[in-house]
Amino acid sequence: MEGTVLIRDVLARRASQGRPAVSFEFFPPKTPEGEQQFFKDVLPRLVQLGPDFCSVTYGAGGSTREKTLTLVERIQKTHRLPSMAHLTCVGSSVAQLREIIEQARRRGILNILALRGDPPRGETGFRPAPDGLTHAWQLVRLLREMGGFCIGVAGFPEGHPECREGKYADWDHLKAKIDAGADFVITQLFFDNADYWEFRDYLHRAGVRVPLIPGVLPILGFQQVDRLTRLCGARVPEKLRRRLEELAGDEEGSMAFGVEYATRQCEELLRGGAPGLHFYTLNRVHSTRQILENLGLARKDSP
Ligand SMILES: NC(=O)C1=CN([C@@H]2O[C@H](COP(=O)(O)OP(=O)(O)OC[C@H]3O[C@@H](n4cnc5c(N)ncnc54)[C@H](O)[C@@H]3O)[C@@H](O)[C@H]2O)C=CC1
Ligand SMILES: Nc1nc(=O)c2c([nH]1)NC[C@@H]1CN(c3ccc(C(=O)N[C@@H](CCC(=O)O)C(=O)O)cc3)CN21
Repeated sequence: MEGTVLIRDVLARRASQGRPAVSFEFFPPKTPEGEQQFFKDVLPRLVQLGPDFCSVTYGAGGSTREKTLTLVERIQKTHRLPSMAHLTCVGSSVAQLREIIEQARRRGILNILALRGDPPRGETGFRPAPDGLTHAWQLVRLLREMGGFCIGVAGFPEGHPECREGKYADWDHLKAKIDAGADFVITQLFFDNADYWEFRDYLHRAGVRVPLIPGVLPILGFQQVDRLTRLCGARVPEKLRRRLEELAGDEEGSMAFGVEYATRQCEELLRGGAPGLHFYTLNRVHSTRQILENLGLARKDSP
């Protein structure tokens, strides 16, 4: 659709300028009050930092799916910020996925993060919906077939936790998603950059040339990291875990530590040539803003 900026073009422009692309991830607020706060306090402050694009989750951590497209449409309209809707295979037949995708197109949403999705809460393994899809690469293929979309996919620097054959097999599956037509990759959160370097080098050797954008979590505290890493299967290095345990209960201290940790992680990623930084903001402003200011990546005219 006219007017919609494709994220692959944003990434290409940043790469040609030798500047990292900065992006923010949000989840749809659950209540009307939460939504009001998001549009009044959270989004404008983060947009002021000058991100290159943002994304909105779909059924993540129990959030509702119906809101994803509405939120993306509203962010694109009110802030003219290129935005991406996450879409998963969970609970939808192929016919229903086609309908959601056509609805997205009608609403000017052309950037899609194509995911298989997590099993619903309480269920252990992923089960495809009747007449649904089993793997993210099939959703990538469907989007390509339907045409006109810019497609992102998830990558796992430690390997996907469900991939029994190990991380190299998982990275081969990621290559299959890219071969099916994905334009770029956003990684799962990770705390040890060595995992990202190995992941990147493996894929590069396999011939992958699309941007592999590291996903970064601004750590808020022990409980949050514990809960999130259970959900995502990311490993917490022993030294980091001990430091967070020591700080447990000290909210300000934990947050300050988290900002320092992410700042150093991001600095090293950028020095090593990462094409951008994708922040899992969890709809919070403070830490992400601090980190970007530390990195000198916050837009200059922001207060
Ligand atoms: N709801 C949301 O907004 C978000 C969800 N996520 C979650 O991150 C994960 C993303 O999964 P994806 O990477 O999109 O799914 P995927 O289908 O690429 O991979 C899921 C699992 O299937 C395996 N697999 C993939 N292709 C295979 C093949 N051809 N043969 C055998 N095994 C294969 C993978 O190694 C992996 O273990 C999910 O848990 C997803 O829900 C991540 C970011 C945001
Ligand atoms: N396996 C997996 N699934 C995901 O959904 C996912 C990842 N990994 N990795 C990166 C991000 C992290 N995501 C998340 C993680 C947690 C919430 C979450 O806890 N949402 C709460 C609200 C929390 C709050 O109010 O502070 C919710 O109940 O929706 C949302 C998105 C989405 N992404």
